[in-house]
Amino acid sequence: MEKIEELKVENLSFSFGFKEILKNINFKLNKGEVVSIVGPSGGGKTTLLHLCAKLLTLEDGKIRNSFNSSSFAFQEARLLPWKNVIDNIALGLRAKNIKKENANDLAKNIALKFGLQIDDFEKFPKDLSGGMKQRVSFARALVLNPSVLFLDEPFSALDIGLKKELQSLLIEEINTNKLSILFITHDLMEAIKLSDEILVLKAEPVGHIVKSFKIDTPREKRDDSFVYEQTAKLLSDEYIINTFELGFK
Ligand SMILES: Nc1ncnc2c1ncn2[C@@H]1O[C@H](COP(=O)(O)OP(=O)(O)OP(=O)(O)O)[C@@H](O)[C@H]1O
Repeated sequence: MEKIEELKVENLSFSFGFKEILKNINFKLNKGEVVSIVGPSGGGKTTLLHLCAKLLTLEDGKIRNSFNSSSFAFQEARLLPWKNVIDNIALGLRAKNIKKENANDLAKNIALKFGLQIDDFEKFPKDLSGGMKQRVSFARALVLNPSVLFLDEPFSALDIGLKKELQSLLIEEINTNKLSILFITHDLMEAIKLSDEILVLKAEPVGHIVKSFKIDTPREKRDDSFVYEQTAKLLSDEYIINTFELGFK
């Protein structure tokens, strides 16, 4: 029997010292699906992602992660400045003891897929534009062929063309490899474009999920007008207005 891969969060609460950050969080991420967590700045989204990715230690509640492997991409690319493009991408492969030559071949293939040029391969991060660094960061995360990807606002500093290109590559990974994604953003349009479920995290008085929206329309059919329509619909939802404090005071 095939093992079920999923991430299940139950009754999670978390504090930094005496400051309560998250209270009673529950959700589930299934294989091949995207769950996004949206909410205003400071609501605890990054903290929740870090807990799910085991970058922080859980205090209260349960996180059951049965995905076979995971990787990450963040808002900043976080590349190693002393390594060139290919060595940065191959980092995780080398950590898994894959031979340098094989790791470099895999890294080169995925670099090309992510829109980097052969001329860029030997460059160091200081000589890359912000967009190129983010391409490297995505390539580094996906070269490992992870079952689940944790994303913390990876598109927020990108121009609209690159944003769309990277989103399409992710959609391809979801469709062909059943990649699962837990995704944090404060951009509703991005969330609508990619997600099966959007969880709205409200900061006050303590970070908690106030509402969940499911989107059944296949990702390939979510063109710009679908995304605009759905965004307009969400923006008129009282929970969204309340959570993002969009109402006039
Ligand atoms: N290491 C830490 N020690 C103490 N407090 C922290 C720490 N990291 C975050 N916080 C606090 O936890 C709260 C939630 O922060 P978090 O970064 O998770 O929010 P966020 O929703 O991701 O915000 P943003 O969208 O701005 O990144 C904030 O009040 C922040 O000041």
